[in-house]
Amino acid sequence: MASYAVSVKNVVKHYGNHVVFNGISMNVERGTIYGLLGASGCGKTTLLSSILGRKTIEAGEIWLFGRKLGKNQSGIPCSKIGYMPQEIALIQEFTIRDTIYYFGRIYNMTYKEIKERFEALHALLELPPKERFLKHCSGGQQRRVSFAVALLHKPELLILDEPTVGLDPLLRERIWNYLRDLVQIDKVSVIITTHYIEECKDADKIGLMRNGKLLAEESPAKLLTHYHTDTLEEVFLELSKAQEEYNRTHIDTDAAKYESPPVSAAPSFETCAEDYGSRDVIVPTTKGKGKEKKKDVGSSSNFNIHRMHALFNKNWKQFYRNIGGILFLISFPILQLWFFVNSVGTNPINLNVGIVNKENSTSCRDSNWNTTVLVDKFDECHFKHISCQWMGYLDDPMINKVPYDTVAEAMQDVKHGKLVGFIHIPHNFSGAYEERIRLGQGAEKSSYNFGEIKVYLDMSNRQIGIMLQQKLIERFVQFQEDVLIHCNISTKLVEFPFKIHFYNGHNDEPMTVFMAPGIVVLLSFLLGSTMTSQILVKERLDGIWDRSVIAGVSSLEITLSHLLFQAAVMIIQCVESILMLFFILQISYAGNIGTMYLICYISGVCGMAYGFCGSAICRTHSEANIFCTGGYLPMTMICGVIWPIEGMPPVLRIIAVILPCTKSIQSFRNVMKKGWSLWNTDVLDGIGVNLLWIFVFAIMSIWFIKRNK
Ligand SMILES: Nc1ncnc2c1ncn2[C@@H]1O[C@H](COP(=O)(O)OP(=O)(O)OP(=O)(O)O)[C@@H](O)[C@H]1O
Repeated sequence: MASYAVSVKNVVKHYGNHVVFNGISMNVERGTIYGLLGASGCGKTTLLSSILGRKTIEAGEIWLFGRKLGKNQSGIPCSKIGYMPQEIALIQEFTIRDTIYYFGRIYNMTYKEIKERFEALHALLELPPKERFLKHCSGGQQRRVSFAVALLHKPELLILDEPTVGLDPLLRERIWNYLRDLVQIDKVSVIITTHYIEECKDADKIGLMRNGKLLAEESPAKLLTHYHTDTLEEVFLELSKAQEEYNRTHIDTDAAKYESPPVSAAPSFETCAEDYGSRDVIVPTTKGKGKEKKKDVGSSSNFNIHRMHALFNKNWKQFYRNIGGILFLISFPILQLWFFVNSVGTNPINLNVGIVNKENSTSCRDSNWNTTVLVDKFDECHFKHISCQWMGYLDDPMINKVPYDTVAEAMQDVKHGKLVGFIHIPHNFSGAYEERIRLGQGAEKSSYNFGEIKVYLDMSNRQIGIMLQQKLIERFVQFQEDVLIHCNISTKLVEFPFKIHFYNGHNDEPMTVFMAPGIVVLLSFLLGSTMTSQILVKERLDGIWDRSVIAGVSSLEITLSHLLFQAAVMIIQCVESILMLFFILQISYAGNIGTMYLICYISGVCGMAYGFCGSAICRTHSEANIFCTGGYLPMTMICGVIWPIEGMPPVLRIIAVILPCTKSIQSFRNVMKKGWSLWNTDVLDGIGVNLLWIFVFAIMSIWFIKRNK
């Protein structure tokens, strides 16, 4: 085992029900080039990822430099391994120089070492100018940068997943020459996968892989001699035919296609025969078995200041070079709150209200109190065209009066949506109304009917209907009081004998004040969750996460660097929200601004934890989007933002209270409206629920990360 750089023994790997390999073995001698060949989808990348510890295996053993990989495959050799993945897996916002220095710092190289190495690799790989951004490089140029990253720290083992795809043939040849020099002079071991089979004829050994099996593992020269052919392509063809033949004649089950021909059916040279033999043995799962006595190969400490510095530097550069992203993050809370305050809670204007005034169909232009309310010498009040006076009370921004001759016409236009309602004043309103006021209970029954203004409201838009109703009542109460004043009658006569006193606010406060705490808390939660999930999913999809981990960064460091960075951005966003709400939009508040800020911030952090959990569960951006909006939208419904939770069915109320934002919204409202302090238990429980959820999301994230590996 010690003579091998890499030794894979009877490894079994499944993706769900899909078996990728069922007992594969492979040996890479130190100081040699090993070409791993096979058609697309045969499992090359999965095998390399397993060797790198990025995929868990169901059974078997993987040894690197004579040491067994940790039982959970997490001990990743970093300083000894240079890895070039198939995808570019580099940060597009970086320049070529940034890229090299980022990985150099992760490899713990000094700036001088990085500089010297960079110069050499720049010349060897004909890299574009150092200050060119990766996103401005062609695909081939990016691959060369990726190759340079793998070579940067002079690793002992190079794992290259299709490094020569899309490269100029001359450059390809130069790379192969360089690899041979590395092997001969520096005794580096190389595993290289490629689709160009003939490219591997200069490798020391090749492994021909098909359907998750190694059909042969031998030097190209021996294979060519054995099969009496000039090309490796033909060797592969022969071996593939043999495998097909074996599968057809011997085994007829689904799992069978992963079985190999027995030794006799296989090529006769020794290494291959030995391998086939070993592959027939199904090794029990390694999961949970035995303790590793030796330290896992290359396992590095979970926390290192150089790496954290490199990661923060990376996050900062990615942040400030993404101008669109910065504008969004800075402007989103401001715009959102501005939209909210200016669109919610303000009264509608210019609502078309029909007026059918049967009492005075002519103009009311010259009417005033003196012409409409007449007090005789007995101090008795008489009304003449009093409806003209009432019309004046309808001069309000909410109401646009539209005159109509008949009730039928007005009704027709309500039905057609041209009016939100109409007011019908009977023809002898003044007389009947006068009698009602003067005689009270002694008035004729007909006076009650005719002395009544009838209002018809379209309630298809309930909110508008209710607001118009309130407005009309409010205006009529005012009108009636003024009528009594002009009649020298005490207004107490029409006052409601029921007085309400308001605390912690007014009855005429706009809806905005009720909704503001919910909007601020939910906004923080949403921003936290979407930022975190999107950034982490992007990092994983771009392969940057895996590549950084293989280079030696721990997952904890990556996660921490992102969460701390976003927590810092969240500080700014919460400051913006609070400033915007209370100082620019002038929403009144009674409590401590710092306490409200704290509630808002912790909700944001809870959102980040939710987003982190989403990034652990979701594989794509769209899944992460669904996860975030799927959590956010129901919360806007049932967290008491739009409607008090006291109005919900008991079961829903219990669910609402358990959710992350409900209690924090209530806490924020209690501080804002009642002026309660942080130490009030009804304020603290909002923060407590959030902290609990942060813990729950963290546990869930760890579980999903382990499960998805
Ligand atoms: N995360 C995954 N979940 C489920 N199946 C997967 C996953 N990754 C790979 N596979 C499947 O495993 C098989 C081997 O994939 P792998 O990427 O290792 O092939 P490959 O030989 O490297 O192909 P290529 O040369 O095209 O890169 C394929 O059938 C692929 O669809």
